[in-house]
Amino acid sequence: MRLIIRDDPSSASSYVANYIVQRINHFAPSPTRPFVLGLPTGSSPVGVYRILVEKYKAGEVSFENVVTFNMDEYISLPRDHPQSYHTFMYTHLFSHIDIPPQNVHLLDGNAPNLEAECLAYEAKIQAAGGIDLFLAGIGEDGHIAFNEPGSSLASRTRVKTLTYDTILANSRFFEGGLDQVPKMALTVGVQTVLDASEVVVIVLGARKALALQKCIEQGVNHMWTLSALQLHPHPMIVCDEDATLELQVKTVKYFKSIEQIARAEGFEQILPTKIRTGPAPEVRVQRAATVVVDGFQSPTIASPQPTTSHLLRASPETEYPVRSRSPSPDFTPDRMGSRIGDPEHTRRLTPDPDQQQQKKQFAQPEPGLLQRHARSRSKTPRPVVVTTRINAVGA
Ligand SMILES: N[C@@H]1[C@@H](O)[C@H](O)[C@@H](COP(=O)(O)O)O[C@@H]1O
Repeated sequence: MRLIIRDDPSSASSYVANYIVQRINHFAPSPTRPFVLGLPTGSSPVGVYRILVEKYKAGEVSFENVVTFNMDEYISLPRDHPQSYHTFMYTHLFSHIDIPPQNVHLLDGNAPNLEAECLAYEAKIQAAGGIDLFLAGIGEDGHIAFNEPGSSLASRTRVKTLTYDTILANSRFFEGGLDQVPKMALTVGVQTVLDASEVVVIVLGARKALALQKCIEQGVNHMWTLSALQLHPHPMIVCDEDATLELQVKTVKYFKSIEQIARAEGFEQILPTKIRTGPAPEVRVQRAATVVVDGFQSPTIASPQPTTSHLLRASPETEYPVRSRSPSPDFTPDRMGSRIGDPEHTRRLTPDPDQQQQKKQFAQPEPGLLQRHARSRSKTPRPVVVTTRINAVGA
């Protein structure tokens, strides 16, 4: 995890906007290979969007080959309501840049079948090749998108009931107060966010400090869904000083120092290799060769053999060395019995070698027994058992 700490909201926003521009430009998107960007709403990303618009206008970046997926949307709020996330995104970003309308994806909180809407959204993300960079904000209770405390960390796009805390926090945007805030929303899941190649979270202000502390200094916990970022290979949180208020001094110093060292070493803004943000490398699945031993086909990754059930079905007699029958004294590998004081044990465990020799001379193997053992061995190869039985014959 990278934690980038900046003095104030505007320098944190500037860092994130520059980062996104660099990612898009480095990716060099084309119509057939667009850059797929996940986007949030809320007050936190407003500064980032403002700078992205400025950079677009200055010719530093184009969104022509960028495809976007927004994180969430209220249910039942008219699409053109001033507080719908549709309105928010067009007001702050989409109306000011060159993104083609068909490249913009937002959940429809008024869809006739909300569940189908969510499933279709996941399918669209898949069809776009997955999200290259998911930008996110967080709620005061540590939610990412609308994944409220207690959300499954394996969740995907779905309907979510909002907590009282979130309704209260978001009521500042609704003139009528609490009653006007929708109580339910559609949201991408925690796993949908984790599936992105890269996740960048902007965290601003003291009211997010506890959530940041839970995410950075404590374990992965579904009550602070942002903490699931610890499971992502490339997460980066960009915050202002106020958001660090609940962090330990040593945590802040640690993250600041590694950023300083990285800068001194010349890789402050190291751009990712193609493996990180380029098209996924072709993964060749090499099938393990099928090995057939004595009629038993070994499992392969492509066609796993139900080994467990095979063993469960098998009778212990045929599948396992039978431990309940102790080996005869003849198989004691060394003369351990001589170390046991009890003469009874000594006699049983370590027969007199001379007696052994005599037995060997007189004992005749039963005709055909060795051949029968060889046959049974070909069905169930259990070298230990087989060896044991053959030796028993010779004893
Ligand atoms: N669903 C959104 C979240 O995606 C966003 O992160 C959060 C933070 O909003 P703000 O940045 O205004 O604190 O608001 C809402 O709850």
